[in-house]
Amino acid sequence: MGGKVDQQVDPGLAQNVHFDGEYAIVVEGLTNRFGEQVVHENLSLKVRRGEILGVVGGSGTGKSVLMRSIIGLQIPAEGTIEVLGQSIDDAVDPDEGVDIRSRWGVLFQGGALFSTLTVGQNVEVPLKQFYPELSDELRHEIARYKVRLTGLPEEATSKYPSELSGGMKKRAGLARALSLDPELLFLDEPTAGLDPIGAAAFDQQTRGLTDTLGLTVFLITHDLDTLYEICDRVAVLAEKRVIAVGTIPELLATDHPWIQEYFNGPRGRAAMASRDRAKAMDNRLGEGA
Ligand SMILES: Nc1ncnc2c1ncn2[C@@H]1O[C@H](COP(=O)(O)OP(=O)(O)OP(=O)(O)O)[C@@H](O)[C@H]1O
Repeated sequence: MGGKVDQQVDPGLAQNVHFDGEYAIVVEGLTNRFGEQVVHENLSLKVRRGEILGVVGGSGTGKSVLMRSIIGLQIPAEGTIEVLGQSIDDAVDPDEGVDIRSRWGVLFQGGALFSTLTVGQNVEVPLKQFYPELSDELRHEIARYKVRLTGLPEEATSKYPSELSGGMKKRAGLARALSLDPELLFLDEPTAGLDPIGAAAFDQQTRGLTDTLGLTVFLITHDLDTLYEICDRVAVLAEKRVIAVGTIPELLATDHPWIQEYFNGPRGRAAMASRDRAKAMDNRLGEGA
C-alpha cells in the first residue's frame, strides 16, 4: 500500500503525510450513538485551513451526524472537537467574547430556508441573531450584497423560497450561510437535486468564493463531479470512522475496496474523464490566447 494519504486513524491503510499549516477543525476520538446504534467510534479528522474537504461515504455512514457534531448540534458520547482553535464545548471564547457560531456558515441539506420569509429576510436572520445593534438599513444592504455574491439577481432578495427554482434556493441558502462573513463553511450535499449544468455552476461558485474569501469548506457530497472539480482533499467515512483522507490520486493509491469501487467504478471513471477533457480544453484555449 503506497498512497500518501493523511490518515489519522489507521496507519495500516496508508502512511501519514507531514503538514505544517494550521487546522480549521480537529476532531479526536469521536463516538456518537443513538440508543444501541453506534454511528461513530473513535473517529478522528483534521481539516486544513483554506481547503475544500469533500466528505464521502455510503448512505447512513454518519456524514451529517459528523457535521452536526462539529457545529455543536449533536452532543457526542465521547471525543473532543476544536473549531478554529476553540473547543465547541465553549461556544463563546472566554478571552475574546466571540461566539464561535458566528465564525461559520451552514448550508443544510435541502437549503432549510424559512418559507414565510423572503430570501433577504432569510439572509438577515443570522445578522439579527449575532448583531442586533445593526440598523435595518445596513442589514438590508448586507443581505442584498450577499444575495448578489452568490450569483442571484438582486430581485431575488424580495422573493419567497416557493418562488425560486431548486438551484436558486441553494444559492439563497448559500447567501444566508455567508451572511456573517464566515471563515468556515459547511455544505451538506449542496448539488443534490440540481441538473448537471446547475450543479457545475454551483461548484464553480463555491470554488470561486472559497478562493476569494479565503474560506475553509467542509463539503458532504455524493457528487463525483464535485469531488473531482473543486475538492482539494477527500475524507472517506466507513466502518464508523474516517478510514482515509487525501487527494483523489492518493486515495486511489490505497487498495481499500470501498475506495476503489467508489472512485474506480463507472461513475468515478466518467467523472475523471470529464475533468480531464475540461482541463485539455482549458489548455488548448490557453495556448490559443
Ligand atoms: N437524531 C437521530 N436519531 C436517531 N438516529 C439518527 C439521528 N440522526 C441520524 N441518525 C442515524 O445515524 C445514521 C447516520 O445518519 P447520517 O444522516 O449522518 O448519514 P449520512 O451519512 O449523512 O447519510 P446520507 O448519505 O444518506 O445523507 C443513520 O443510521 C441515521 O438513521
